[in-house]
Parts: sequence; C-alpha cells; structure tokens
Amino acid sequence: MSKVLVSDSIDQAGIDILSQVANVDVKLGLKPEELQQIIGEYDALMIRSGTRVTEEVIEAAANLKIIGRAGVGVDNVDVPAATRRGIVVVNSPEGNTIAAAEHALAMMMAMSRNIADANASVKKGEWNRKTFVGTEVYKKTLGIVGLGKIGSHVAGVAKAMGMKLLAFDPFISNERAEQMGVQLVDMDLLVKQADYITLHIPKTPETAHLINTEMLAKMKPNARIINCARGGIIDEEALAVALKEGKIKGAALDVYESEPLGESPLKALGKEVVLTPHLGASTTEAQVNVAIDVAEQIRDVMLGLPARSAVNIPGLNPNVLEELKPYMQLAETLGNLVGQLAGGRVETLKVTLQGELATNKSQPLVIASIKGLLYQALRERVNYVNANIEAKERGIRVIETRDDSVKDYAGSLHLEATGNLGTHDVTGALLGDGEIRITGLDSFPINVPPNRYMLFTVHRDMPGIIGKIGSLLGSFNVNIASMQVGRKIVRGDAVMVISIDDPLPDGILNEITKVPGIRDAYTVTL
Ligand SMILES: NC(=O)c1ccc[n+]([C@@H]2O[C@H](COP(=O)([O-])OP(=O)(O)OC[C@H]3O[C@@H](n4cnc5c(N)ncnc54)[C@H](O)[C@@H]3O)[C@@H](O)[C@H]2O)c1
Ligand SMILES: O=C(O)CC[C@@H](O)C(=O)O
Repeated sequence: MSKVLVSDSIDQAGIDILSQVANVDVKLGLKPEELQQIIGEYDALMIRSGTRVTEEVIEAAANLKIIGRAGVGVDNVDVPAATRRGIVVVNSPEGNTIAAAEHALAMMMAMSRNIADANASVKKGEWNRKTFVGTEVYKKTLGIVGLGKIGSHVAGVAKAMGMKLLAFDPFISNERAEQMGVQLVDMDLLVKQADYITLHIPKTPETAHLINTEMLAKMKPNARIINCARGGIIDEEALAVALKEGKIKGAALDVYESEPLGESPLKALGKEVVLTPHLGASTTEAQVNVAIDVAEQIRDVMLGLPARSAVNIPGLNPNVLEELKPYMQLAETLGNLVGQLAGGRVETLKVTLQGELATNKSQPLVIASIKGLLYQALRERVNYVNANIEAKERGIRVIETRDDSVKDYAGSLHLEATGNLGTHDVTGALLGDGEIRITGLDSFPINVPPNRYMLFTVHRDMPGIIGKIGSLLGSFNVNIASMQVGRKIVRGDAVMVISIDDPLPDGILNEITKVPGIRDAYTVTL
C-alpha cells in the first residue's frame, strides 16, 4: 500500500479520504532535516503553510509522486524542483477564499474599532471608553490590491457596508471590475486615495516589498493597511517606522516575512497595529474544504487519475480532462511508437490535432504525446508534469498544429518525429468503444490495435514477400498474433504490421532487412 505523510495539522476529513488508498502517517512539527530523512519512504506529502518543502527535501524524496498543499499559496514548496522531478503539486484554490476574505474584513473592523486592545484592556480590569473611540468604514474608500478570488469577495462585502471601492489589478478587465462596482486605478492613485488598503495578491518578485517606505509616504495620514495575503509584500521595518512616526494610522497583519513572527518592531507598537498568527484560512469550514479538496486529489493521483488543481501541470481543467481521458492513452501510445520508429535522437516532434480534437482544449494531448515519445529514454521518470521540461532539456522542438477537417474518425492525432536517423509519422484514433487504433504509419493507411510487441516493415508490394517474412519468423519460433498490410498503390511501396506474442529475438531484424523487397524493418515494444 502507498504511504502518505501529513506534516501539518489537517482536518480528519482529509485523513479519512487518504486512508482509503494509503497508510497515513501524521507527523507534526518535523524539523527540515527530520523531514529530509524520512521523506524517501513516502509516495505523497500533505502540508499546510507550516512545512517548507525545499529542493533538498525533494531530492531526498525518491518515491514522492504528489505534494498536496491544503490551502492556496504554494510558496512554501519549491515547485520548480518538484516539476523537474515529475512530482505533481496540487493545492486548493478556493477552499479557504471566504475564510481569508472574512479575516481581512474582520481585521479592518478590528482596527477601526480597536477591538483587540479594548478587549485586552477590559480583561485587565479597566473601563476606558475614551481611548478606544473608533472610526466608521461607511463611505470610506477601500483600496483592494489584487481583485482575484479573495479580493472580489472582500469587494462584495465592503460594497454592502457602504464603502467606495478602488482596486489595482493589472490582470483584471475594466468590465469585470465594473460588474463588481469597483473602479480600477493604478497603484499610485490607490495608495493616495484609500482610507483602507487591503492586499490580496501573491508574493512574487514583483510584489515583494511592494509596500515600502516610498509607498507608505504616499498614503493618507489616516490610512490603514491590511495584509492577509503573504508576508514580505509589506516591508515590515518600513511599516513599523511609518506607524511609529504617525505617517499612517494603522496596520493589521496576518502574515509575515518570517513565520512564526520572531522579534519585530511591530510587537512594540500599541493599538495602531493588530497582529494575528496566519489565521486567514483557520475556520472550521475552510479547513474541512481544503483537507477534502487536497486529499481527494492525492487519492486520485494514487489511483492513477489526474489531479484537478495541479499547479505545475498546464491548464488541466477537470471537465476537459474527463473528455480527453480516452485520447490521452492514444497520444502516449503514438508518441512512444513514433519515438521508437524514429530511433536515435529526435529533434522535432510535430503533433497535429485533427477533426474534433483541433481545439485549444486538446493541448494536454500534446503533453501526452511528448510523454510517450520520451518513455523509452526516461521510463517512469517522465510524466505529465515534467514532459515539457524534459523535451526542452533534450533540445526537442515541439510543434503543435491543428486541422479541423474531419478524416475517417471524428477526432484523430497525427505525430511526426524527425531525428538524426530520418522522419517517421503515425496516425491514430479511437473506435466508438474507446479502443485505440493505429490508422496510419509513414503515411500508409493501416488499421491495427497497438500490441505490446510489434514488427513493422516497409517493402515493395510484390507476391511472396509476406510468406517469406512469415516463414522467417516461424523459423525463429516467433508466434504471430495478427498481421496487416497497408499500401497506397498496387505494386508500389507498402507497410506490413505484425503483432507478435514475444519480443523479437536478437539478430532477426537484420535477417528481415535482407529479404529481397524489404526496404526497412522496425520492431517496437509498447
Ligand atoms: N492569510 C491566509 O491564511 C491566506 C489564505 C488564503 C489565501 N491567502 C493568500 O491570499 C492571496 C490571494 O489569494 P486569491 O485566492 O485571491 O488569489 P487569486 O489568484 O484568485 O488572486 C490574486 C490576484 O492578484 C492579482 N495580481 C497578481 N499580481 C499582481 C500585482 N503585481 N499587482 C496587482 N495584482 C496582482 C491577480 O491578477 C489576481 O487577480 C494569495 O497570496 C494567497 O496565498 C492567504
Ligand atoms: O495553511 C494555512 O492555514 C494557511 C493557508 C493560506 O496561507 C493559503 O495560502 O491558503
């Protein structure tokens, strides 16, 4: 049975799902070197934001197939290193959206009404109403940086609270913003006009220290800033100075440059700052959502099914995948076949998506074709995650073309591989029951199911040649399962496709090529 390591606290609902397919070990609070020591035993790792999956951990993870992040941000995972090793990284893009949005709104209200400090004061036995006079958010301007899933939900609630909404998000259209009642502005205008600024962007090289001394200096003296996105988007030193010097009114942070938050000038500040320990996703509902979402994906991958929210596999939407599933195997088989026919070093792979497959949605079939092509070289080390990278690293140019004219089948795939030994092409389609058919080889029409061991010849279409090959195979005790000939013109060139029960013994291919009329012979294992 497979083994899954859960190294952060996740809801039992997730553990129950994982237990259907694997032995689950829950080991919390592992030090990085401890994780590195034990990760080699596991097929899957499930984490939240507490575990750092570094390149060293990934290098030690000899059996790891999937890393599941029960949450949105995967910045605690070295995704490029995982991709290079063919490890799928999945997350739960929506499971904690509401929780994080509500936390940002709660932080805004907590700051406006001094909830945290007033609470602490009452608990100390004081009754100090004057110190904790607050401000209303009604009719104030909220500047939302990042109008994605969380930012949009914040916008909806803030609108209902009577706030005026500005947003900065270069990737959102004016139309979409208008639908939400939000005015899109540039960052400069947003920071100058907003009474409240809330960050809902990922941490990237572009967003690191986006809020720095210069930005803080542009804000209104009554401005308050909220960060429930990622630590490091705000320069914490600069923020502490701005708060201390009264350049801005307040800040509420849930996330920090380094977590847990150690020594920090922010801790020395008073009611102008509210700090929570990365609680954005910590609601019962969100934790059940993310645990189920990610555990189901780990289970599916363990069962050989695709993951619906893989961050390192290009655009595999579950509905599209469901439609394409029968064709993925076809693409892999054809890739494997054309790679073996081409032999040697393949330099170009041209994949033509034909008929009903000639749409953007079929792009995963190109990846499956590359995976098939590289199978002989990389075996299990190539998968849908790293196929593109592996092809690039080998200098294989992949050309994707589309031809929406319907041939004999509603949808078919044509693969052409060119390498140092020449060019070969194969075509394939699916029968109504989903069975794979190889329908073309080196432009000759054929119609055969793939077989584990196959022999192909290109020969002159003349009497006696089929018999000679049959006898030759018989003399080497090779049993033929099926045989088919394809030709374009009578007595021109033809191909012979022979499915055999066992691998072709050494030396026989050479004998076949010596038969008069045989131009080429290839044997493949699929
Ligand atoms: N505190 C928590 O516990 C918690 C919980 C969930 C999510 N998060 C974090 O919240 C953030 C937002 O999550 P989401 O689910 O809304 O993500 P999302 O991908 O739906 O939205 C992010 C938005 O940011 C925009 N964006 C990207 N770069 C930008 C830039 N340079 N300037 C302006 N906008 C930019 C994108 O266009 C997108 O619309 C992420 O950083 C996520 O990790 C934190
Ligand atoms: O695991 C957590 O609680 C934090 C999750 C949050 O930061 C996320 O990115 O989803």
